[in-house]
Amino acid sequence: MAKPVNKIAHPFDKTRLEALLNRRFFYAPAFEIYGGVAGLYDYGPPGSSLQSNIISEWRKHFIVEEGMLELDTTIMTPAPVFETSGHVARFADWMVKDLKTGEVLRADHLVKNVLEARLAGDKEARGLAAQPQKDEDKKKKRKDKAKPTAVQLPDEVVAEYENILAQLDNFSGPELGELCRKHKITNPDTDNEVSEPQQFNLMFASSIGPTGQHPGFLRPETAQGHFLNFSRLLDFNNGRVPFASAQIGRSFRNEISPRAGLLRVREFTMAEIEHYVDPEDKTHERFGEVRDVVLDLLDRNVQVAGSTQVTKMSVGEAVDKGVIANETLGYFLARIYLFLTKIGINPRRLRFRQHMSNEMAHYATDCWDAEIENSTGWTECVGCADRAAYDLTVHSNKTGHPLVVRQALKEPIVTEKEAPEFNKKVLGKTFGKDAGTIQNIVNGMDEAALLRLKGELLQGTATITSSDGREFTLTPDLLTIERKTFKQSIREFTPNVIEPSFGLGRILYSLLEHSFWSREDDVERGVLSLPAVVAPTKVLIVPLSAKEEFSPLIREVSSKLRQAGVFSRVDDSNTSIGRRYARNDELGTPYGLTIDFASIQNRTMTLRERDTTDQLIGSIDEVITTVTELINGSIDWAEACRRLPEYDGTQAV
Ligand SMILES: Nc1ncnc2c1ncn2[C@@H]1O[C@H](COP(=O)(O)OP(=O)(O)OP(=O)(O)O)[C@@H](O)[C@H]1O
Repeated sequence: MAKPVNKIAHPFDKTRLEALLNRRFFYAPAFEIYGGVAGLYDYGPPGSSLQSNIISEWRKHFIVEEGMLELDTTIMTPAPVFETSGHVARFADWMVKDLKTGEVLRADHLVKNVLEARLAGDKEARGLAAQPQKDEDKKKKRKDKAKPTAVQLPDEVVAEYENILAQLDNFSGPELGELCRKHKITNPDTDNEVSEPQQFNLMFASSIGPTGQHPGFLRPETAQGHFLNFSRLLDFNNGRVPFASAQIGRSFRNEISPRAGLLRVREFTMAEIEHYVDPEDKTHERFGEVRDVVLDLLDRNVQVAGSTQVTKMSVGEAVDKGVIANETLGYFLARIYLFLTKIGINPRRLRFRQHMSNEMAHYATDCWDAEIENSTGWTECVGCADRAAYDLTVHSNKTGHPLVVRQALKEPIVTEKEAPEFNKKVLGKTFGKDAGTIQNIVNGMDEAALLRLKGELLQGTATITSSDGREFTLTPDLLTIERKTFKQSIREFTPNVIEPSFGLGRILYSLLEHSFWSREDDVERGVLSLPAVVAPTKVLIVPLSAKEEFSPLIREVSSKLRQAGVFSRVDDSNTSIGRRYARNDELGTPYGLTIDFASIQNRTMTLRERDTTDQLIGSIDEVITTVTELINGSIDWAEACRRLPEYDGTQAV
């Protein structure tokens, strides 16, 4: 049997994790030898494989499982698209400047850091601080962090700070400025006062073509590429909703002060889904499958009351009680939870936080963020919003291209209403180019206004006024209004969009934190307990040495693993087997196969499990079958232990 895994042998140590990620080249600052640029990172071999494996699982979990329509749209986008979508006017954060040094800080982050540091200082003064900081951590001063000083605050100030922090995302720029003044918040690096908050647009501007006359932007999200292709997608889906489009690609945001590693960068990979539904029917046909999934929910009322206490609730109950606006949104929150926990995110460090009213885009009807806890606190990693009909409506209005669904009605709808009939010839002769304006005014009238106009015309003349204040006098030879019967057999509507939007870097980094630990007997060596499904390498083949006589067997085992679709690597470096395994524990490789002299004679090998370091022994083919099933997830380690005897170090390998 597997030994119990003691993953909390040592408390989480961020410095050690960062050293490991750097040493093993998971990722590193881009352009490092030129001094680097804040917020830009390159992924090395294990980081790239980990990201590809997360993407591949995402594709299976969402695109394949739900039959979504995949897209790959351009990054460079002409300016009018983002003018229409509202990004040019509103895709901005509030920044403040240090009044003496000119250093720029994001206003909400400044308030958060300073108030959190004061609360930490208060805890320390009251003797409630969780862990005294290690000296080496203290030395490594993070620029973006205000340092706590042990000063006790009055109880009402603690309550006020907690209340501000619970609803920080709800404050406007001027309100953040007011908070800085009221609470004497200064730049923690210099203690200088800061300016009033100003808006800073996060899009990278560019221009398309040699003349510089066609401004463009690098997209800050992939979503607009979906919306602009809506009518083609609808056509591809035979004109029916609901359906979803999905896209994985790069996005760019000129973040004000990116200082949190992969959590806030200027170029990152997003995976976005746009799910199109009938606004009158937001049920989801597979909702029953996720009804019982229990989530930690932090709804908006709790936050506005100044608390961060989550409630455990099944998605079914949350939708029934109206906590989550509709079934489709609830369905996606549950699917997001299942995806994140499948790839190794700790469910106890995952919560769903509802946006407060000011935080939510004005057009959205409900919005929840999947937040993952890591060493910097709770971090939004997936946003999931019901964006109503906003995007399709604005693009359609701007371009005149209908972005609507036309649905044949089972029963035609018969209505009677007043209908204007124009004598266009006479109208044109009388009013020239204003004839069109007149028709638009009359066609835009509601039933009551038409009835009034009809009454006036019956009296001989009627006067209408255009939006710019001009008056037009109409007579019955120009226009008649009659009651008519209409039969409508097609319903036309703009679908609503539910959008789950994933930032892969934030998920990847949080996963690395959740997976990292050190063994009790070897604190220097870390282990990344990544699930096999995302681990960069699945199996490490470890021959006793690099001697030629092991080569045929290594080739055979590698080839059989390849045929089984299992990605393996050989480590025949000139160091002890123990060291080689320790190195691969740092890379998160879940299984190891040892090949020894006895393997050549007896055709057996051992199978080592990373977390327990337990080893089993079996014939080469048995071990390959077992490890393949372990990687596929069709058996677990306990089942492998039932199948194969434990290797106690004495059997011939
Ligand atoms: N600068 C960034 N670096 C890394 N990932 C990001 C960044 N900005 C956004 N993301 C990711 O994209 C997802 C969707 O983007 P969204 O626009 O909802 O984020 P946001 O609300 O602007 O994030 P934040 O408030 O943290 O800036 C986020 O949940 C996050 O995972």
